[in-house]
Amino acid sequence: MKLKGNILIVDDDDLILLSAQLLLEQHFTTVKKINNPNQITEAFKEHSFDVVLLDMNFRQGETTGAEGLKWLKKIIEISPDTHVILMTAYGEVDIAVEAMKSGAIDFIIKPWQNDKLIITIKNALELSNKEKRVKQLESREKMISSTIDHQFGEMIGSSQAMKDIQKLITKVAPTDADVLILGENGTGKEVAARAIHKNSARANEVFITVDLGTIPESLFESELFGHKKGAFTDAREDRIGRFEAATGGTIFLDEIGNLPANLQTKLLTVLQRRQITKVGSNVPKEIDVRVICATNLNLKKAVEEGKFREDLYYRINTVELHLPSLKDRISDIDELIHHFLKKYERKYHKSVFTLEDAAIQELKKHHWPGNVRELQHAVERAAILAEGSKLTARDFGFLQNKNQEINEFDNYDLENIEAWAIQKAIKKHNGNISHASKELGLSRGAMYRRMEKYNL
Ligand SMILES: Nc1ncnc2c1ncn2[C@@H]1O[C@H](COP(=O)(O)OP(=O)(O)OP(=O)(O)O)[C@@H](O)[C@H]1O
Repeated sequence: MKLKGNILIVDDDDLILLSAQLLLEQHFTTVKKINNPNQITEAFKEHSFDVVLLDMNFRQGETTGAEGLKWLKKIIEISPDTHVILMTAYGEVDIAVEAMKSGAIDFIIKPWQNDKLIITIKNALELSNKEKRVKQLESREKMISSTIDHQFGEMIGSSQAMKDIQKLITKVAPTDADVLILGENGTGKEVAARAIHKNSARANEVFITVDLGTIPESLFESELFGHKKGAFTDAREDRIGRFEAATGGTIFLDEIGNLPANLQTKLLTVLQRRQITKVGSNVPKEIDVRVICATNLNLKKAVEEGKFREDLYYRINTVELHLPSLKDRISDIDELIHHFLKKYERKYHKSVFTLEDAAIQELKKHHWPGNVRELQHAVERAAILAEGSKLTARDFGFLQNKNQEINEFDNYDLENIEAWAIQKAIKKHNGNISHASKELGLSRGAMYRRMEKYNL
């Protein structure tokens, strides 16, 4: 089967051109030829070429290769992704070496051996395909990162507490220092971590999030540090871990407070040495990653109680950032509501919303155990369900029934019972969603989806 690739042959000898074309057409899908290098620009206007086979001398008796070098540079200028293979006569190897320094990928000596010529072009094509794939993956990665970033968006809030946070972020972002972000669920710890990354020298590299609370203990090492093929039953191929995937960028370790003791030790070793070792390997690998950790637990207290390693705590908290609960910065509520309303007007193609003053007052009185996330969901729900464009307290239905517990069941509908259990668990754990979801046997994502579903 022919290999997919566009090849251009440039030589002033028509006989050489013809024999090369006849040979290459048996192996590659598109083969064009020109007998005058002055037609190169024109040829590239009509086609894009993956590989060019270029003669070094175009005038009778000429052996310096100067013309070939000139056209090599021209091709690289017109199409930097094209790979150029030079054809040179025996004894002109010095010229070929010079050409490779100028960007040619390989050279072939005339008269060529057919097999050698085919293999040289195949190698160039393979390299070209790999480079294209890498570029495609890089741009896909950029698109995915910017889509995720867009979901998190900018940090809203001009209360004094948020101004202080913004100031600290601006100061710490460019330093590469490890940062520990503390705050209740939904206070914007990931938003803050992304803001630090965006304002750092690593901004154009990846930002990888790892929710440590959701990785099963048995998979922890393989997820974070990768594994070699055959390291355990399911390891069918080599795999890189999240730390390696984050190379050059930032890794965000969420829920660090929930890490079991033996895994705390493993993580500490990695952070101290800045090296990872894949499961099934004994060769350590350097990692260049900025580490930002977050937790909703009181980590200092966890250290005092012997639940969290003191040395790990001091390793991750070069700078500590405390995000305030929403109830402690109620003055930001207006701004946040309007920010989210704008977002959901666009998302759900609604007309511009206004909000009744009384509704704002009610929203300001609410306790917001789920912080900004809860507010965001409340606004989204109201935006979806609202009949008109002026929102009232009634559009935020939970304000009316938030304190009514489901104590007795009108019916034994399983959804009814599930909503009741979730409410009870959240209350028992003082609003700590991680703990409540653990008790219920749900992942945090599943827990949030259900809270939204049941309007909790
Ligand atoms: N200051 C803010 N400005 C705008 N949006 C915010 C802000 N804080 C939080 N949000 C929004 O609230 C939601 C929750 O934020 P985020 O995931 O960063 O919180 P978190 O503290 O990391 O939560 P958890 O502890 O549950 O992981 C996100 O959708 C985010 O966009």
